[in-house]
Amino acid sequence: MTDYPHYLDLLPVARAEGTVRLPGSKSISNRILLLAALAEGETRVIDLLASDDTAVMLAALRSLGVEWAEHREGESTVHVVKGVKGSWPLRTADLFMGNAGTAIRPLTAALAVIGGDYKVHGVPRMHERPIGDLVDALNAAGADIEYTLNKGYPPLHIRSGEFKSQRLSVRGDVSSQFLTALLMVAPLMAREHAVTIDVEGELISKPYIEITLNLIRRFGGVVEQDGWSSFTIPAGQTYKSPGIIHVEGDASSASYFLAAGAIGRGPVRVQGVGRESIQGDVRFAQALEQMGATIVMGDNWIEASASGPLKAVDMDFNHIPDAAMTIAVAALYAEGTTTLRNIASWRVKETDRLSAMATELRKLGATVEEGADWLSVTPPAVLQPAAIDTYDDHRMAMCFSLASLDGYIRQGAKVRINDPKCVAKTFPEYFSAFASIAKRGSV
Ligand SMILES: O=C(O)C1=C[C@@H](OP(=O)(O)O)[C@@H](O)[C@H](O)C1
Ligand SMILES: C=C(OP(=O)(O)O)C(=O)O
Repeated sequence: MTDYPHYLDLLPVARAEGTVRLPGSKSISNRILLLAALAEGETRVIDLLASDDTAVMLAALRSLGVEWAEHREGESTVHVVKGVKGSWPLRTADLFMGNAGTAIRPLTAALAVIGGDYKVHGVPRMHERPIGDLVDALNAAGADIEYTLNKGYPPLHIRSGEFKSQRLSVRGDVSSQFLTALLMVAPLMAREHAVTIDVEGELISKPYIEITLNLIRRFGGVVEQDGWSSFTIPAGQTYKSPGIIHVEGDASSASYFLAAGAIGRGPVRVQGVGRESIQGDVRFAQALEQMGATIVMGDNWIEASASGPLKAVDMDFNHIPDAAMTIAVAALYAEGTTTLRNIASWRVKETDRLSAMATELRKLGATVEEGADWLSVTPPAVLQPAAIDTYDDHRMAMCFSLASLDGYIRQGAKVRINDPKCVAKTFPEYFSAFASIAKRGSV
């Protein structure tokens, strides 16, 4: 893994061009790990993401007595996970979940339903990220979960409860991960009778629920869906290993390279996601297209280029909250004001991303307006050199690297990325991948 200094200076880049093989999808990796652990049988997981977010999940599963081992086969990694058929071998554990929402939320549900005596905690920011809607839903159904510091937030103390409810209700308007968590463990609650999960409020980040349902099906689970407001899990199911399962490349990680191709002429191709992807973030390519980029897609790759400056857009980004951050930086290269709407969830992620994004874009000279759930970005005539703070948020580090690119109507700035090591959350090798497409010579 890369050792990063305290800051990285990126010099202006004349053109972005090349091909990048993407690391595995974080969302798919952590879901597969939990499903494989809960399943009956052994699962071979190909190309799992190797990063902080998956490391905490793997470590937690080992602490719960789940056996897994890793080896390489050619270019790929293989993790062999021995399923425990819905019951942890070890019923006492102290689990550090870092800042991985995709790990702590589903695992909390699995611990609560299986029962035992568990402490669950993370980095300080994790203790400011809400989990109350999930805990409320589980406790109302018979779980025994206590907050050990602040109500509504980790750390948690989880003991054995008694699940009787056949109907649960969870809020969907703060994070879709709460519904994902309940869906994944629902078969463990639905041993004797069917279980229905009702969603209160408008469900956000819906494509992530599609990833959840898709992977549940791969492990033999059945979920009956009534729109986005109600999900029923029939009685008597157990997850069964599909034998072998492949992790797609990460579509959110793809966004930086696709944006680079759209800003810096391209073509830039990402390998690992394409038309066949189950990740909603592939729809980032459509947003770039609306900004004027040229996108070509194959089953397992996407390529972006541009033959002129980007155009500003005014769009709802609720369906792709992570990749939307990349649009906010691409907006620096557009003609006019770009507005990102319906992104309130940014406030409760790795940092308050609305506020962090506004602060850092202003350093580059942009005029930024910030509302409760929206952001508008008007680029300056000339990008100013800036030292970008990253707030321990991998996406801040990754998307601001794009401000070093020369575009059609605006030159890249000299950009210092402070604390670049935060990319380890989902993409430890990000800056070398970025360097591989950054062409410094004249165009
Ligand atoms: O379920 C998932 O894999 C994710 C859901 C999204 O979170 P929210 O549902 O909180 O928006 C997303 O931001 C996160 O990076 C991954
Ligand atoms: C919000 C994110 O992560 P998490 O899975 O921790 O919610 C993210 O990766 O942008």
